[in-house]
Amino acid sequence: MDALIAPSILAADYVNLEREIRRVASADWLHVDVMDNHFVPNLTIGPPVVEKVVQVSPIPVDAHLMIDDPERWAPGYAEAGCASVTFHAEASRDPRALARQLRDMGARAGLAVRPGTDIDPYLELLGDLDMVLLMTVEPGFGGQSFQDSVLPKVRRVRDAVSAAGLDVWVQVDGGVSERTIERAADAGANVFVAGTAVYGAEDAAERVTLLRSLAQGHLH
Ligand SMILES: O=C(CO)[C@H](O)[C@H](O)COP(=O)(O)O
Ligand SMILES: [Fe+2]
Repeated sequence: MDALIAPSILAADYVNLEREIRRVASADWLHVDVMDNHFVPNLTIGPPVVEKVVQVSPIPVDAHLMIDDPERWAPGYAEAGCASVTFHAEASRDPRALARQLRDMGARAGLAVRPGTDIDPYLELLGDLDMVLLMTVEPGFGGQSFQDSVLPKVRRVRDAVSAAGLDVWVQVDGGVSERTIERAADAGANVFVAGTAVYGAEDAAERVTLLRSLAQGHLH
């Protein structure tokens, strides 16, 4: 298994998005945060802009939907060409059906939970998922501190994935940096979202390489 680095464009300069996307071309996935000002108290971009992002991105797009009513909106992101679409368990009426629908459309299906949400009720869905996203900050804003209290939950998901013999990725998002990534990998994460840590670096490509090698040494 390889450590996968997904820079979040939440920390990029949105006025120069194409240039900012090219800065992270050596990463594995481009993480795009979609916020609706309802599920979280912040607003970013929606389907028309995400579709353009997909067109210019040299790497696959990983959409993180922090929105209400994902049943209504998430399929549009698969249609827009996102290779991975992650929606929040707290907002979904029927996560299994939505995950299946996204997969049928050719996207990878991800299920996300806030730091305070128990993951146990969702472990039975693992067979219908490609990724579980464990938020390591309260969703809504970049630049927050990594919450170590989420690490036992990361371990729990990794153990459940291994026990079931599945290939479900475990993603962490929020406050991931060269100071925290090894702890996340130790706990069982293999996909690492990093906004501030990558876009705040003078040489974003060098930071991606550093994060990847730090995580790789601690992968399960
Ligand atoms: O989903 C998110 C916030 O809700 C972002 O992906 C996340 O916060 C990345 O930013 P940073 O690495 O700066 O914490
Ligand atoms: Fe995110």
